[in-house]
Amino acid sequence: MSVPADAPILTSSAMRDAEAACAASGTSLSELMDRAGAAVADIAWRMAAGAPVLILCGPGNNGGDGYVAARLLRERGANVRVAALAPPTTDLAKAARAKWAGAVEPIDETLAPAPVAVDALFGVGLTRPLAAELAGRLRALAVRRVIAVDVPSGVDADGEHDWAPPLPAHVTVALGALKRAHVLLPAAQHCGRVLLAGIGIVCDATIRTLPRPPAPLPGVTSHKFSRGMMLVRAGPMPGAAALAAAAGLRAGAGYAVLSGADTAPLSAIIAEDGDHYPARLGDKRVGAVVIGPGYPAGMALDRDVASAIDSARPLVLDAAAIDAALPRLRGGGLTAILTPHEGEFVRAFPGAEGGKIDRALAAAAETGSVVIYKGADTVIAAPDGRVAAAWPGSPWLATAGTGDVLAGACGAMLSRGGDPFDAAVQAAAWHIARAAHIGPGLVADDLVGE
Ligand SMILES: NC(=O)C1=CN([C@@H]2O[C@H](COP(=O)(O)OP(=O)(O)OC[C@H]3O[C@@H](n4cnc5c(N)ncnc54)[C@H](O)[C@@H]3O)[C@@H](O)[C@H]2O)[C@@H](O)CC1
Ligand SMILES: [K+]
Repeated sequence: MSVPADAPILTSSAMRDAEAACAASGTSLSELMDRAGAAVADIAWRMAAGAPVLILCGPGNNGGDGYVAARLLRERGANVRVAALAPPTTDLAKAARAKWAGAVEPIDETLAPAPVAVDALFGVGLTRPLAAELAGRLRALAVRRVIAVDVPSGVDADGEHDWAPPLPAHVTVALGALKRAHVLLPAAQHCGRVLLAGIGIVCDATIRTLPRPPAPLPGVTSHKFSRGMMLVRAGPMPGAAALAAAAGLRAGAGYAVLSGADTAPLSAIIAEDGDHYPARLGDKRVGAVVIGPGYPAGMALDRDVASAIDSARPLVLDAAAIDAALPRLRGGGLTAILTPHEGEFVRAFPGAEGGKIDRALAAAAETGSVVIYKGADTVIAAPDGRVAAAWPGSPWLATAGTGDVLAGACGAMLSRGGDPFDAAVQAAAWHIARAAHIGPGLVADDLVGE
């Protein structure tokens, strides 16, 4: 499973607007359909490598893309069949159907499978789940490889409804832009490898996939403080905070202080007694304070969070520290990255509604903070509406302590100054790249190893 880096993600309605804008600026919708069909045909040609291809067409423009692909594949000499659910209903799809000179089989119990199927049944126009009979028939089709046109048919492209597709895709060809279903669970796991066919649609989307991880070389004039000084406040479980401090150094911070712990996993970390905490908060060189890892709710946490907020340093707030800071965050004026996992998010933002992207945006707007809503389909949202979707992340991160490492990486990126959203995005990208590099057997400590 994969998605292209830094790719635009649009809702179905924004996609239609982009399509209309493209048409208004001189590229006809029929030209867009030709480009979409050509992109699909190209991928099907390569995946089939000579094997027969079955194209399943629906009644709308998704089906239209399928007819175009069928025609182009046949022109290239491919062994291609078309089966349709119903006659085309849109003018574009009718025109595409009319140019397909071959037979059109019904999608019924007599339909013979093929090694490669192109799923052009429904795209962003799906308004309800597939009928049970159709879903059953598609599930029973013994195809080896499925290429989904735009989205696997049956999923809600906007990711608001959990409708499972009967034909999970090995490859999905996203048209014009990615859709939310490509990056949000449960739909994303059915999309396989997502490829973007731009087809000439210009969209300056504020919601995008994660960019490639940063590879920042320190400048030749860098010194330890210019690379970022971070302060990690330890609670009753100092191991978690120590992990965050070590992650901060590995992620590029020049200086890490671990306050409230007497030992640290790296000699380079300054571990010091908790009494120094107020003085450290007053040190203007501290570019970020990380608090929350290994620090359960209680009066001590409330006090330490309040001191961090009073210091006006940029903050990384994890776990119970998010709840402790919420009333002050809602007041506005703070620079913070919040890193809740699902349980913490629901506890802190019980009123957030919609899909995961909408909920993350609501939380960011409510707190004026950057929110990293963690999970296998991590979503990073800024109060100004920017979003980075981190699907598919790395499954090796599903282990204890990796959240502490992410908080530390956020501290490192934030401590250098600059935009907190960019810092959060860079930290997430670093975290995933590091996990992918380590792979099987990963424990959180490995992320901060050499
Ligand atoms: N966005 C773009 O720029 C482009 C989009 N194109 C294609 O157009 C697609 C969207 O086309 P449409 O808007 O025509 O929509 P779709 O082709 O996705 O489906 C619409 C049709 O399905 C019916 N329908 C919806 N839910 C159903 C259900 N559960 N069971 C049975 N029928 C159902 C509708 O009544 C309608 O007839 C995109 O996904 C893409 O494949 C391309 O042709 C070209 C460019
Ligand atoms: K489809």
